[in-house]
Amino acid sequence: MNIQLALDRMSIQEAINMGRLAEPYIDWIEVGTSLIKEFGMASVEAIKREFPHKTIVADVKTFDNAKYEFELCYKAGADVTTVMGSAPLVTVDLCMKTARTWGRQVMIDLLHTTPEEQAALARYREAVHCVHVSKDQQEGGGSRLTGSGAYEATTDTDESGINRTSGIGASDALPRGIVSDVSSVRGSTCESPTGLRIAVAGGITQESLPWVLALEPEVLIVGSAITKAPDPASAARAFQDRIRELGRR
Ligand SMILES: O=C([C@H](O)CO)[C@H](O)[C@H](O)COP(=O)(O)O
Repeated sequence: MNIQLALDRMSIQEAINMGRLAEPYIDWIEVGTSLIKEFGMASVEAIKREFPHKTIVADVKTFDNAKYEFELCYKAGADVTTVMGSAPLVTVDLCMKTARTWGRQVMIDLLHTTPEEQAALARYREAVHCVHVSKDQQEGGGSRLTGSGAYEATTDTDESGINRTSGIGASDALPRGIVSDVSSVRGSTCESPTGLRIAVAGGITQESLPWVLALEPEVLIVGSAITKAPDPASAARAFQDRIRELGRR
């Protein structure tokens, strides 16, 4: 399992410094959407230059203009680039095609997708499928991680009456929403995964690790729990230690 450090809402230099602190304990480094929006491809180039041996994820969250945006990221040195799963399938197709041409990878962000959309996306077997609770949902009283390590339930219903769980809801032991999303993404139950590559993101903390890891993600994406910690290096090391303790690394 890979730990992906998400770098958001900081300068490029701060991102490099943060990457240095966490470097021994993490595997993938995400150039966050906020960095790409604020500094453009210079942020991806700088992170790749500083961390040539890490897998660099450009979280560009493409929704249209797939070939152009993916090529920008790959040219800048990204190993993995993200597309929104709610984008038209023609866009996701073009992302996959561009990734194959460049010998790179795609991560599909399943934020605000329906189970039907997730099932349709399961055809993209080489991609990493990312179950994601957004920053706004974490902060805005939608689905969010509670102190007890359970996600509080809310299901957004859009104007057409479609339920969009965004991956997270409440349950007694494991969060039902994330389990059902991972299940529908895999086209099966969590107990019999069909081999899709899964990533999990959004407000993950030490407290939520046991049940998040039970979902057997290939990539565990952690941002604020490391970058906002008083001692980011210790926080990153604690994630690595706990994952080892739980036998996932
Ligand atoms: O994708 C992300 C988010 O949309 C950016 O604002 C983050 O990488 C993801 O949420 C992980 O960061 P934390 O939620 O801070 O752990």
